[in-house]
Amino acid sequence: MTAGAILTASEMKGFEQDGAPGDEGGWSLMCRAGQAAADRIAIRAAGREILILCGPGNNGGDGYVAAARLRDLGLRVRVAALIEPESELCRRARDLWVSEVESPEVGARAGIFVDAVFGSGQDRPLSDKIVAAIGRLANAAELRIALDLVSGSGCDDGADLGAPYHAEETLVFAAWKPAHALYPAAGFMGHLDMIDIGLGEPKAELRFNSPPEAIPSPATSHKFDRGTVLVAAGHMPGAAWLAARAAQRGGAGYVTLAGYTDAFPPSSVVQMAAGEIDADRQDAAVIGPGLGRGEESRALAQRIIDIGCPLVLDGDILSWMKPDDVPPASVLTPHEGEFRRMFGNLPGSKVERARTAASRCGAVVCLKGRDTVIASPEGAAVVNDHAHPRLGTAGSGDVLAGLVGAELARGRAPFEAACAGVWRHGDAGCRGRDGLIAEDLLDLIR
Ligand SMILES: NC(=O)C1=CN([C@@H]2O[C@H](COP(=O)(O)OP(=O)(O)OC[C@H]3O[C@@H](n4cnc5c(N)ncnc54)[C@H](O)[C@@H]3O)[C@@H](O)[C@H]2O)[C@@H](O)CC1
Ligand SMILES: Nc1ncnc2c1ncn2[C@@H]1O[C@H](COP(=O)(O)OP(=O)(O)O)[C@@H](O)[C@H]1O
Repeated sequence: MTAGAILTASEMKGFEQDGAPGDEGGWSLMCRAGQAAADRIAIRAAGREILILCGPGNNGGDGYVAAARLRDLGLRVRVAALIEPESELCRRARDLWVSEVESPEVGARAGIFVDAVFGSGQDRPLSDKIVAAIGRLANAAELRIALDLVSGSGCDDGADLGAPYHAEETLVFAAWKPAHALYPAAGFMGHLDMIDIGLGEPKAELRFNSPPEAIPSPATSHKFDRGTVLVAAGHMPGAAWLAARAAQRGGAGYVTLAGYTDAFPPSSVVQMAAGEIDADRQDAAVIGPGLGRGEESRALAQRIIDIGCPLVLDGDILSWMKPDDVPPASVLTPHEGEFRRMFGNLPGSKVERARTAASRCGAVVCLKGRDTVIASPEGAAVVNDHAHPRLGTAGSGDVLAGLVGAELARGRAPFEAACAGVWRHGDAGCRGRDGLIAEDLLDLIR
């Protein structure tokens, strides 16, 4: 679980300049970063030789500083350079090392491989020659540690720029970068370890999702105070049923399934025909899971939209609703396919695409996946990494829709409701076991 602000490469540069003005272009920051990294690497060395592969920029500079420190600590360390230093700081750090710098093509393997080739400055795919050189040394080591980012990761969009290996650990300097959160790159990094280099807490419009604060229940509260959720029931009853149950487990005091309810057993979920809906009593509604796309389904959806309460829009409704028609207090929960159908092939990273979509429809967009991104129309965005691949199972998204519905009904604003629902859904998945099915999630929600 990670927490805190996520900075793009250019935001990171501004953060460094603001946090350490007049610092000889960042030299003392580089010394702190390289030395702190060396101290972490030393703990893991266990007598093994360390090979640090350096690049031409400041990431390479961190590598030379770390190498000098490790040598001073008495560890066995070698340095290889993939490209000669190009940045001023990297040259200065190279001078600190003074000893031999090997060629990566001929350098022998070592037990620990440290990747100081490219960090947040990577802006283009790695050449085949670079991939081969990094891959040969990295994949021959017992332990792979990356400084800031695994080389071959698109810093701002998490793209795969040819990453030649997967690290066991990545030592991250001062702030998370989008590549630590967005896949595929986030999958290359191994365990993420933040290194504080004295810049303080960064501010950013993009953050990792965090556990929601509990909503208090006053001692005298009754079922209607605890939030009422209406779930549209179409012709695929299982999906609407899961959403309704998840809304109950999410804490809503009164949940109604309305529409085609013939298939449901008698239970604590109230069931009624579309014509019986009590419009005054609904704090939030979920429209989409198992709804269908026919005329009757659309009429049911419209009837619920006309109530005017906050909405979760999921599944089928996303295949016909136009972005301009989305009611403002809504949370949309598309997977990638539904997202593309509604918003087309938008350019940019997953965060940028979710932000563009949120701004276009004027509502919160929760673009699902291993790295679910929640974006508000105002530009705030959160990436959720508190999840597990076992959540990729039929009906899991219906459970999420019901949970977000409960959060809306209990009074959270749409962006906060989406963040809380995604967190609780991911948390349930993390506590599940292999073979988990969507029904299991209901008992794991807390
Ligand atoms: N004050 C500072 O200077 C600090 C810098 N830090 C380090 O500095 C890094 C960022 O440094 P830079 O902005 O110099 O960027 P990098 O060192 O990540 O890389 C930039 C260099 O690599 C080249 N390059 C990028 N992609 C390439 C590719 N595919 N093939 C060949 N060459 C490529 C660029 O032309 C440039 O010379 C951070 O990731 C972090 O490791 C940290 O030490 C924190 C403090
Ligand atoms: N690999 C994964 N890791 C974590 N969460 C995942 C993964 N794959 C899917 N999920 C989550 O599972 C849910 C699946 O939703 P969706 O595709 O709408 O399923 P369904 O329509 O079957 O209910 C989403 O919340 C998504 O973020």
